[in-house]
Amino acid sequence: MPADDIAPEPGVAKPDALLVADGVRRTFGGLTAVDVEHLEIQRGTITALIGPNGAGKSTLFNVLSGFDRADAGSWTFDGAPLAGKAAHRVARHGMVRTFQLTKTLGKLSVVDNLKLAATAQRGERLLPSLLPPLWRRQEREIEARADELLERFKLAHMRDEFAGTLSGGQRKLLEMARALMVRPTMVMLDEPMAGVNPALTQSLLGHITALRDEGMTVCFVEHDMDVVMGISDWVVCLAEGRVVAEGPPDVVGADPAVIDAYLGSEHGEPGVEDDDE
Ligand SMILES: Nc1ncnc2c1ncn2[C@@H]1O[C@H](COP(=O)(O)OP(=O)(O)OP(=O)(O)O)[C@@H](O)[C@H]1O
Repeated sequence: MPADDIAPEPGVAKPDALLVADGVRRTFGGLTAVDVEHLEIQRGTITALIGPNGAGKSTLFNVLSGFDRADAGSWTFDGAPLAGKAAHRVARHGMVRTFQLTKTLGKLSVVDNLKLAATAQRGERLLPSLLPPLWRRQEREIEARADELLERFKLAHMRDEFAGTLSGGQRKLLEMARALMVRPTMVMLDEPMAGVNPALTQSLLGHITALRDEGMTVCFVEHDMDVVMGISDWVVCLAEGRVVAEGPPDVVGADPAVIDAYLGSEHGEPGVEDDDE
């Protein structure tokens, strides 16, 4: 269903919502980081989550993907209630988020990063020791999937290098590939373009739209408004933890509530990045 047929209103219902969240709240001491009354993510679309610094975007991602706990709220993914479930169980349901590559992962080879992502996201620990033959078959499958993704993201030549030696853009590709190891229904990308040069930005954008075109649902946090406007089917704007606007990119870009949110924050207008970003 085209985005034009859905009313651009905070909390609006979607015709085929993959993720439905209700009353999701996360506080840190006296600070309410997230307070989302109702949010639906339409299946098979690219949805951007925008908002000024500190609006609660990462916290909402963390909570929904099981990396942080909510103080209140419920949400379903493909009909399954996921509130309170750990990240690997959320991943098993098909919802996976990316993380920036840590120092530790930088000391593993590129291919081992992918293999580790497959097992970590599945939450497997016991199986290998109990069932070696089954495990070996699984490991072959995991390796085949890793090599397939390395080809897709043009990282095959870096397969056995330390991940720490990758360029900024290649790291972003590896982060995306890690999320795809478990063939998710929805990927949540946290600032997929941060620190990437313009040439690789185009290639990353191509990869993201390709995922959507293959039927995957993509949700991403992004500060660069050109990127948001360029590839999103739908944009959700958070401010002080709440959804203040949602709709097609051109509608949200012109929404006074969105402009207010950015002007009201100490960090200026949409797309104007802080020095530290
Ligand atoms: N672990 C934490 N402990 C205390 N406060 C936190 C914690 N995580 C986030 N916050 C606070 O919650 C609010 C929302 O933060 P969050 O990182 O989710 O915002 P954001 O929209 O992702 O911001 P940015 O665009 O700068 O990444 C901020 O005020 C932040 O300081």
